[in-house]
Amino acid sequence: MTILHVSHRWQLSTKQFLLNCLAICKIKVVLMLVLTAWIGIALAPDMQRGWLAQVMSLLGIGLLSASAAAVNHIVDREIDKKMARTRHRPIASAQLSIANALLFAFTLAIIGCAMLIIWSNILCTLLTLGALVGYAVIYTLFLKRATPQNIVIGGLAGAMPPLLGWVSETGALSAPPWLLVMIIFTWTPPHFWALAIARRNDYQRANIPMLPVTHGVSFTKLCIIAYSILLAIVCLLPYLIGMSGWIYLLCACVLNVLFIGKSIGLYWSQCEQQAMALFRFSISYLLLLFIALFIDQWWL
Ligand code: HEM
Ligand SMILES: CC(C)=CCC/C(C)=C/CC/C(C)=C/COP(=O)(O)OP(=O)(O)O
Repeated sequence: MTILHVSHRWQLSTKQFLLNCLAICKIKVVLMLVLTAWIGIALAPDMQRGWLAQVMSLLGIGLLSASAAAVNHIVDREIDKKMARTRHRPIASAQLSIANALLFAFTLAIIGCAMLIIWSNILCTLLTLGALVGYAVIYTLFLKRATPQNIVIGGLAGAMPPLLGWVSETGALSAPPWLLVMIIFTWTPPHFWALAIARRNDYQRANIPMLPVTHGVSFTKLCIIAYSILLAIVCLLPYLIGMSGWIYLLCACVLNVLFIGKSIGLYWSQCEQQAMALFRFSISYLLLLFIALFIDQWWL
């Protein structure tokens, strides 16, 4: 009876430990990063590799992204404790120890690197490691605490996956995937600032210099409009250089009109729900835009 009881408790705590590990991976964000890397692979010329190498490369990029997210949870634990949105996170709420989280992040990084070295190439491995350091160290440890431009500069790390996917396929850097990086890079500020407007009290309490805290909500809303217009222009580039066709162009135009419209709507609205609505829309926007790139490539 006692043995059964002990084994049941052990199973429960193992399950909780695994759930905590999963929670610090930011799994939905990582899935989106992997999707954008996959489009990078799909758009690369002369795909010579088999599907196994492609899947393993995507898994490697996903594991390194999850490792970066885990390090972000470790480094930000004190900030996370102060914010309503994040105070229940496993490390901030002491449900997962720093040592275990570090071991987990390190294991993910080692497996991810090994997979990229075996199934991809050294350039892709180094660039993915660069993105990991860019997000987990440069953004999280330094920029986030230092400047309201934190997410503009730090956004480059999260924008890298399409390039990583392309390089995993071709082994070389070239211009076209940089356009996809530019799209995500330009998308990141309105994506994040919409949320930061709704959560500005959190950031104020945690003393993090996010734009709505340092420059006010109205100015942030103007910046969101400016970036959404810039984003619409950047989105035209894949069509203009012949990388994608009219299906993509049509979808990009519709999505960008909606994005700009909602950004302008947010400027005139006093309601915080509107900011969260734009944040949620930004995620659907990126998902649909990249699906459009894929459909355009393969169905025409
Ligand atoms: C420095 C750049 C970025 C910042 C500061 C940022 C910030 C955030 C924040 C604070 C959240 C809310 C998470 C939560 O509710 O706990 C979020 C959610 C999300 N972000 Fe970003 N983000 C960035 C880049 C990206 C990139 C590059 C992607 C994908 C390509 C992405 C995809 C998502 C998705 C899918 C969610 C929803 C997650 C969920 O519902 O759990 N983000 N982002
Ligand atoms: C290898 C590779 C491609 C790495 C990229 C890794 C990665 C997970 C990028 C996503 C960016 C992101 C969710 C930032 C939010 O951090 P935050 O600390 O501002 O948000 P939080 O308060 O929700 O933690």
